[in-house]
Amino acid sequence: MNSITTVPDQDALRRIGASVRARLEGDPGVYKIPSDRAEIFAVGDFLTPVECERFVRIIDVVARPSELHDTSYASKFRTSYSGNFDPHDPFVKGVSRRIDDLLGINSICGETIQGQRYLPGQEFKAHNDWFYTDQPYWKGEQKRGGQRSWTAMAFLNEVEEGGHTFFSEIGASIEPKPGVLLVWNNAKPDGTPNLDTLHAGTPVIKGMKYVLTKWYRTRKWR
Ligand SMILES: O=C(O)CCC(=O)C(=O)O
Ligand SMILES: [Fe+2]
Repeated sequence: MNSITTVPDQDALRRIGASVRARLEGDPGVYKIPSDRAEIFAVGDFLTPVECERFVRIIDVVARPSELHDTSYASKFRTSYSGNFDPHDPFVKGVSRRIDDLLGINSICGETIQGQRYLPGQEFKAHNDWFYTDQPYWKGEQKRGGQRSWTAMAFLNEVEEGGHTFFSEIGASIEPKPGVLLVWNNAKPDGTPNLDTLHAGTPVIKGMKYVLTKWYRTRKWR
């Protein structure tokens, strides 16, 4: 007898992967990080210095100790402070739409943008952004838009030391540069989860680090 393994949302992930890839590869302002194991792209000056500063101020207002699905702040896995931006704020809305437009993903699939602040010693340990579909939380996430396809993350300030975004399987350690937007496909071209997108926010050694993150789902996020 054949055993059939099904990967949730695989067809949608394959389709979104292909359309976003084509769009980014055709955009002269987008740089592809050399790797044949993951699709990671960078855009310099995606945000202006004034926009970065404005987001930093918003983060200082909304940031609370970061929680993850199955791990509390006290577990020390994600020790940054984070918070959601107001999706109705015209400034937030404008930048959010620019990210949607860069990727060519329908804005209904985008989660609310989240801001994050790391103080010295704070970090986000190695993780993947997709949902583990064998975990109890998946049932809920499946109804809230399904699997995560692409991640967009912008650096908002200069960090004196540390605080890189480190893709350990690719061997890429990306130094925070204000205004730079990183985007990556959490799936492989065939729509299965890409384990090689494992990444960490390495501990900040000196200074502070501010970022914003927008995750996209395969369907309408709610
Ligand atoms: O802060 C970083 O460099 C990584 C953040 C991250 O991985 C995330 O927000 O999913
Ligand atoms: Fe992440």
